[in-house]
Amino acid sequence: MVSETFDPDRWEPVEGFDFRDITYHRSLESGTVRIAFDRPEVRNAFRPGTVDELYDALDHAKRQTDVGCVLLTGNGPSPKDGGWAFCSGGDQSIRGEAGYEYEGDEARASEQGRLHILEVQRLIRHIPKIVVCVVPGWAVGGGHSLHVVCDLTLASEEHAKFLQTDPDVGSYDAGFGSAYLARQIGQKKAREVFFLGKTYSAEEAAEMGMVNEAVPHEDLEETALEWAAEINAKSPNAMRMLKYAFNMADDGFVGQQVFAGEATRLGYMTDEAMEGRNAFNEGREPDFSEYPWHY
Ligand SMILES: CC(C)(COP(=O)(O)OP(=O)(O)OC[C@H]1O[C@@H](n2cnc3c(N)ncnc32)[C@H](O)[C@@H]1OP(=O)(O)O)[C@@H](O)C(=O)NCCC(=O)NCCSC(=O)CCC(=O)c1ccccc1C(=O)O
Repeated sequence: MVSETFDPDRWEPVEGFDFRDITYHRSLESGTVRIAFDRPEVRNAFRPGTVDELYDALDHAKRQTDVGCVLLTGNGPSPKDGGWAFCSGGDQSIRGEAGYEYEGDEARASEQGRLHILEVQRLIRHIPKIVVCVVPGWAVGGGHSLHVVCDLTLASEEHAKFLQTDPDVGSYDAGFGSAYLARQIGQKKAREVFFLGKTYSAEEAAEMGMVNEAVPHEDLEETALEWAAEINAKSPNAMRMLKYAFNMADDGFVGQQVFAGEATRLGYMTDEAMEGRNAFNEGREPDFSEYPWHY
């Protein structure tokens, strides 16, 4: 069993990967992939290898031109106690002096301690797909930050719980996890999340504006697939440009660069731009006379 909320008749495994800490599936019905933390016995805490796998799956999803939606979730429940989690952040049991460390049996065990979940955050932010965080249980610490950076969040009414423990363990996500959270729920509330460390239910999180909807646990993945079908029915160009437009105001020159890169792509697709390319390759002056100065 992948997860109690997972319907095996609606998904197939994505070939070519041998993941240990995550699962990666593609929908049989729409351009949707499902990437899930698969360490339910530790509330889906991530270790460096988990982060590598997550990055690889997201990067693969990014390059699928027939995929418009990524569902990011956590498998469960825990075989130990039946508890549910999306993700409880960095695995504290392998945290070393300068980051989270690979364990002895891992291929990259000689590497330095890592904090590269932030690279995954940036990939989620920039991937030209809509990323829906599907929260079946705890979203805590770095797991909370991941839900914040996703485009949409859907949560289990019964089991989802939102909690920031970063300052309890001497960690601080000073980027999307805190500052972007404040954009979503306001400064006072975001400071409350970090400074008081309260636990919020799915309904409270929806009222605060950091969760889009709370639905019954048994309907969680069905609803996620419905959202994904809605997303996939829309114009890919429009959705990509809108995601980058939403990002741009907060992302400074990087946001401008990402949006402008896509504008350049659209420009490249015009006959006008082809004329510039063709003229160079043919060793002649370009003739743009038939292209209007649009207003
Ligand atoms: C998640 C809890 C609130 C769940 O509580 P509860 O339901 O009572 O279950 P427990 O009995 O506590 O846990 C069950 C089982 O899981 C183990 N476990 C849970 N979380 C972790 C974890 N994060 N690491 C390791 N193990 C974990 C727990 O020990 C139990 O094991 P048993 O063997 O069965 O006893 C609660 O568990 C909890 O509070 N967990 C810790 C949450 C936490 O503090 N996470 C780390 C926050 S810091 C972080 O995530 C850093 C991320 C990062 O890399 C980063 C780096 C640089 C900048 C920013 C960031 C960033 O924050 O993103």
